[in-house]
Amino acid sequence: MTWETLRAHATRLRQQHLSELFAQDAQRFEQLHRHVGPLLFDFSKQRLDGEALQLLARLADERDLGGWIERLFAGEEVNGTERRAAMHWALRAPADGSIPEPREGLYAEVEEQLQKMRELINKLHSGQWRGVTGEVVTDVVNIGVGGSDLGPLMVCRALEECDVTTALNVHFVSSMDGSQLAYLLRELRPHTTLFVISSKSFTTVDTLYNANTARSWLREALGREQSVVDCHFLGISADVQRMTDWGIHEDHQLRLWDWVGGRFSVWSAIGFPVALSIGMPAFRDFLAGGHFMDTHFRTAPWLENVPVLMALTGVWNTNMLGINAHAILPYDARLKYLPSYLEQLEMESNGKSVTRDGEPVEGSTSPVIWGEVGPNAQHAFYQLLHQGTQVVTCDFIVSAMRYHEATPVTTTLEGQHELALANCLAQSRLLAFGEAALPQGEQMPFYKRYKGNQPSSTLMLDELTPFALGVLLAAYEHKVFTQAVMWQINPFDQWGVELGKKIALETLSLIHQQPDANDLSAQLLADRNRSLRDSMDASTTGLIDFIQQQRRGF
Ligand SMILES: O=P(O)(O)OC[C@H]1O[C@H](O)[C@H](O)[C@@H](O)[C@@H]1O
Repeated sequence: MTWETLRAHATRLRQQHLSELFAQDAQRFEQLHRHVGPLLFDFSKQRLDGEALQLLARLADERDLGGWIERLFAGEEVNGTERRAAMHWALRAPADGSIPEPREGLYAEVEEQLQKMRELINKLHSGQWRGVTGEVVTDVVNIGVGGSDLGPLMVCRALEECDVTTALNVHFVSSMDGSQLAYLLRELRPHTTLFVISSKSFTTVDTLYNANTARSWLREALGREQSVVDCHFLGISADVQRMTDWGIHEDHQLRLWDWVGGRFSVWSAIGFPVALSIGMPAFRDFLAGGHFMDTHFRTAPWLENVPVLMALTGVWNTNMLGINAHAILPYDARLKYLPSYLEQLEMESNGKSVTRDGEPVEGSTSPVIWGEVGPNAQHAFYQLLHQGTQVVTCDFIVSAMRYHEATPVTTTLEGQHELALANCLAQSRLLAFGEAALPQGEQMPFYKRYKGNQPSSTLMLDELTPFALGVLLAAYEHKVFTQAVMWQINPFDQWGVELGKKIALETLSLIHQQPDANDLSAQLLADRNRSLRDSMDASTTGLIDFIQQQRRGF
């Protein structure tokens, strides 16, 4: 019912340009921005009005958002298909009872891992962690993919200015084709390198292949003794047994739990590279920022609640205005990896077409999300945003202050920050108002015309600190959860990525074409591959044939 009323309201509102909405209401910014902690959320450049917001809030009630938030924070099985809770919030909850423990001992388990992290990090910072030949570890390589890479990589880069390590370099390797690793191994010395194998499941082939290559590289240089693996590997996983089976020493294992989703795991031991780079106290500030947003999300009324408003404006854009593309545009190169992080968070969570009950969803769910550092994107795809045929919504992300540290070039750097701020504001303004942003009466030839009316939100932090980043990321997490409630889908599973992995393994046996270690005889292998081939389409077999021809001639 409210859904239909919203659609009818959207049809009326669609006739109005953003410049008209602003002209009608001098208080529009006052009414359509919220400021919580270090985050200002300006959604006045969204194509909605007070009535739309009221209706969206009513829809949130109809979809039982309040009940779902309670279930989330009570540790209930909100992830139905995997029969799991989703308690990433517990990783950042203080043990002071501000959020009651869903079960006794939960916070103590979390704290135990934080303490173990602290000890391992102290050993690395103080130079006590030695390689097998007694040399001090100087390089730490995080091997992981998806949530075990994107979160730590993004936060490490975002908070690089808080880096407390002087004698340690932190690297990231994710791609299964081995190119990142091959490049790094040319630069690194085995004697002084520690690999962190980061995989919630410890079954992800991308990570295990990279880990095996790293182990072979170490063994070739340092010998085959178990002590080589003991000294040069640290494991992070929810599957302790698999870490042990792979050979990771018990003292060098950190754990998380099945109730932490991969894309929500940067707050757990998966955040080890972050804590290593910025130090444990700053990592705790990051957690505190996440908790600050949890409290806000649990307690603020819908129309004062930043993640809920982020979600509702998204639902409005997607379902009522029919906009299916959303750009993430940080005006701060420290947030270079935020777009890829949010691509996983949003699209892997809410890229679903079936409700929790197995029914087709009512309309569209997650839009296509992509992004880039805003100022660089201006020189790449803003042409499409300004003059193309697609309607695209944007999140502009920027911090008001930067460059406090006095350095010889502080003044010029401050000037660069002002330039970035000016561009951020100018672009969202031009996208919203088009030519109406120009001085009255200026006439443009057709190729210089800007139609505007592209909706955007601006998320402005006071400055990019560990705490503020925690606030921002938790806001996006809860936005995703709220949207899932509105769309009646489960945001915490990702079955859509499973089948491809299985088919890839079958395809590998056709490309590899050699008896494996479990020793299938040549005849059995040929028979199996023939029947596999017969089950495949002509394109795939044609491409495999081409690969084989090329390799034979090599
Ligand atoms: O941490 P892992 O178990 O290795 O998983 C790494 C990634 O792989 C999977 O394919 C999932 O789609 C991701 O959600 C996950 O973050």
